Amino acid sequence: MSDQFFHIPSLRLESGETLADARVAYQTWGQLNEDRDNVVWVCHALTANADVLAWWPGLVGPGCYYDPADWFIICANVQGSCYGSTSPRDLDPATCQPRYQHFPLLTIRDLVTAHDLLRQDLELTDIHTLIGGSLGGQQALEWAVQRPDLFDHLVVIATNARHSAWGIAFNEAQRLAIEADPTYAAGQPGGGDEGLRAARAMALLSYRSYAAYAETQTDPDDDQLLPEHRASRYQRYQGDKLVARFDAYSYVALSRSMDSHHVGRNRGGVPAALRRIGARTLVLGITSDVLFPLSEQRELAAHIPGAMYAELDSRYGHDGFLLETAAITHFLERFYAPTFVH
Ligand SMILES: CC(=O)SCCNC(=O)CCNC(=O)[C@H](O)C(C)(C)COP(=O)(O)OP(=O)(O)OC[C@H]1O[C@@H](n2cnc3c(N)ncnc32)[C@H](O)[C@@H]1OP(=O)(O)O
Ligand SMILES: N[C@@H](CCO)C(=O)O
Repeated sequence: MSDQFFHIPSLRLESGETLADARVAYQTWGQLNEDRDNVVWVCHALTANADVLAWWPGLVGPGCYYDPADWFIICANVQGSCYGSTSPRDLDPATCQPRYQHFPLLTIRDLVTAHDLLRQDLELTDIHTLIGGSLGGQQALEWAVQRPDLFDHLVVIATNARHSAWGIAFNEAQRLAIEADPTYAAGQPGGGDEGLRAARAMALLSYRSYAAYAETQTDPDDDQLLPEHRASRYQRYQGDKLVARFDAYSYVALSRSMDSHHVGRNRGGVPAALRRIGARTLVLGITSDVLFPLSEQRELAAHIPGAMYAELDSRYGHDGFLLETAAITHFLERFYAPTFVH
């Protein structure tokens, strides 16, 4: 499946700036039914793209819970990403130069604004389910707060109502690594790769857990002094793997978007904002998630009217939302069951 594109001549940002010639890359699967009420809108996380069948196998796709045979599934790439939507590599129409490290701050609200304009263009007025994890969950929550009547169901996994000091600090440490790369600071095409490599290695520490590292990356127990450790190789490999497919300028832009996330801003605080949500909601937390801990999931469930709360017991840490598709399916079956009382 290849991307389709929606163009926005001028995207007004929360900061008051505008982003000219904005572009949203998106993909769809399945058919709209006669009542146009079988829409599942998936919001992706930090480094994914519009191809949800590729990055959420086991949950979305033929034979999965969200099967295109039954649902009209849509996933759109966020502004700032390097996977087709407006990115820091695009030419700024005002200067005819790429913006690179000078890409404007796009808040989670701005990412949602762009996707809501796409939704309006596609004339989707009733979304059966809005679902996302991590940064995707942040967008989903923000959208559900903005448009209380649009979504019948909301599923948010391993996310929060406002990005935490802890999460912002992780992101800042990663940005420091990228900004220290002279090719990033110089605004070179493809700049920041060395910094991005280190940033991904840092981020992995927040996506996994002590137990997961102990289980998969402990060196063999022998008497030799090792010149290199298995866990070190893993960190380097993961850094290289991201550099091969992602862009440091986009990484910085999106981590700043994540830091901006606060559903309560100018809305009387987080509890008041969450109380606006009209969708029937499932909040799923992951027991080993150190980046978006269970306390944040409980806060969501406490304030979203009638929310169902469940904990997914996983050893994968935060990335469990991408990997634990069988358990997520189990909770979705309970959530959608007619016996669930709102
Ligand atoms: C164009 C695109 O691809 S975009 C879409 C893809 N990405 C996304 O959507 C983003 C979301 N996805 C992700 O973040 C990740 O893919 C996840 C979390 C789902 C899974 O992460 P993974 O890296 O596959 O899992 P894990 O941590 O178990 O690492 C496995 C990899 O590390 C390698 N590895 C494991 N231990 C070591 C080690 N000690 N030394 C070197 N390599 C190691 C494995 O061989 C494997 O390599 P492979 O990915 O080339 O097969
Ligand atoms: N593994 C995820 C982490 C952020 O949720 C990603 O790379 O998008």
